[in-house]
Amino acid sequence: MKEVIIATKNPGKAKEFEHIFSPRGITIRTLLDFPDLPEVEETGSTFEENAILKAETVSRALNKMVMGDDSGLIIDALGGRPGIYSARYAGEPKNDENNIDKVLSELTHVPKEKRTARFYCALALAVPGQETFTVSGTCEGEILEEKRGKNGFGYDPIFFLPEIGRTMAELTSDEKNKISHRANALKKLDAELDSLLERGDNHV
Ligand SMILES: O=c1nc[nH]c2c1ncn2[C@H]1C[C@H](O)[C@@H](COP(=O)(O)OP(=O)(O)OP(=O)(O)O)O1
Ligand SMILES: [Mg+2]
Repeated sequence: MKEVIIATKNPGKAKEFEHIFSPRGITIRTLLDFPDLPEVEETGSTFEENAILKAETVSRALNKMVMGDDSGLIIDALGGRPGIYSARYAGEPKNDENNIDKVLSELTHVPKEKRTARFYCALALAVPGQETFTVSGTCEGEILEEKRGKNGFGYDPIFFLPEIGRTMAELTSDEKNKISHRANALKKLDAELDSLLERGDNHV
């Protein structure tokens, strides 16, 4: 069986990776399957650094190939915030509702044309004995004034896609997984991942 371990505890991300990988016969496991591993501190100053920290820490602990995902929302009118602090924007423990409320209140007086934003996703692939590989992907949109839609996770309900005319939370998972920052990053990792999996490094 081909398997990829993702260094995440976020069930929303896990579902998306599963959705993208399972048609290719790849099973995913996440940190929820390895409850005894130590917590990875996100001490990096970029998405890439944090993705590498997640991937390499877990890869070293398990001696297996591991993928890390560090992602977030970059809002132009907020000088790029919440950025790498997206998950903990309204404080710990992280809470999507509170994070959305904080963003909306900071944007109260910002007009529609200045509410541009993008999702960013850095992925790192750590392979024992090899140099870690990183890629990134983005997805452009605008921040609405209120939530719309129930699908997805995180900031999806306030992230509007002008070309589609719906929020990310109003897309089906099929639709989101074709256009998202995570999907765009993953496309760039495809060749690398395929050759590693073909070589059998991660067959269990
Ligand atoms: O597709 C997305 N749709 C909506 N929101 C999203 C998305 N992708 C990332 N986000 C938000 C959620 C969280 O506020 C932050 C990620 O933070 P990030 O540290 O990478 O993930 P996390 O702490 O939730 O899980 P983990 O570190 O275990 O992978 O950006
Ligand atoms: Mg995190």
